[in-house]
Amino acid sequence: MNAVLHMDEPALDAPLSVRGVAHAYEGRNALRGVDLDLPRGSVLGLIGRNGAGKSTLIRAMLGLLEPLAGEALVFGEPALRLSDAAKARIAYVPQQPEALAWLTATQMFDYLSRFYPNWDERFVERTMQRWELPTNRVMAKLSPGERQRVDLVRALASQPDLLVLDEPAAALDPVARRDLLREVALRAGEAGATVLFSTHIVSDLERAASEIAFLHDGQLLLHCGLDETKERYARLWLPAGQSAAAPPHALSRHRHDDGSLSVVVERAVDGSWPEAARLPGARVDALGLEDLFVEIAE
Ligand SMILES: Nc1ncnc2c1ncn2[C@@H]1O[C@H](COP(=O)(O)OP(=O)(O)OP(=O)(O)O)[C@@H](O)[C@H]1O
Repeated sequence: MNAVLHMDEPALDAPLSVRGVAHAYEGRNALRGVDLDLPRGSVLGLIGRNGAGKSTLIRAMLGLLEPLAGEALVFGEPALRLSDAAKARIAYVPQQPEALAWLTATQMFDYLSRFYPNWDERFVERTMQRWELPTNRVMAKLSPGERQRVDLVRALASQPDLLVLDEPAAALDPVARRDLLREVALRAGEAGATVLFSTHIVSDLERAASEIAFLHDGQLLLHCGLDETKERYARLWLPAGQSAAAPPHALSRHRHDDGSLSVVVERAVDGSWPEAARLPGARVDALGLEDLFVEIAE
């Protein structure tokens, strides 16, 4: 497997930027040197299987976890020492929100609205009603899905410049999920917010993301525009006698019972496929997003 990205200096004006971020828990690697920039106004879908390292990367990017190696910047500031001004521009929704659980949603909104100059009270009222969320029950007594949606309302109401959602769809039913992703795309489009959301659901990416990043076993294997993936990656089939010619840096390789080999390959800068694609009997097949992820995650 090869890391596709080649980056040098951190992008100082990027809302989020990490270089060489590595982390381990109890000696087990969770992140193995990740480089990633989020350009302003982008909606980045971070996809990966369970345990790929998505939450760890998000927490390191926001300075909520000190990585063993590497550097994370938020709006150009070191993530571990963010100014209050930078913090006020960020909204983060963790996978399982727990903060302020002894308050009702109304009490939490009243409290938080004082800290955010752009707090959108009308959005809160409208969305709490539309999502049929209880406003006067303490949040500890809400279902995980309700609790997560209240937290999403909280995050969106602050009208952040940077919105980070860790598996926002995990506890949502399909209607709420579609609603949320529409809202996220709208925010980025109209307000110019930058969004990062993690998921393991490919259709969520297709609905909302402008860019995708694929994390596998703590490594970023791919980062590109959503529409670009179909053009840029394909499955190369090589018949049994030709499999030795497979490019060494393919994103995945599967040997089949008949001795043939399939690998996921990337176009070169000049648009060409690897040389092996021109061998007799070789075939290049287009890959949908779902197939691409299944191929490289296996
Ligand atoms: N606090 C922790 N202590 C020990 N190991 C941890 C801890 N948090 C995460 N891990 C391990 O680190 C790896 C990456 O976990 P992480 O939660 O970042 O993955 P993820 O991609 O967000 O997974 P999921 O999609 O299941 O939420 C996993 O193997 C996980 O078991």
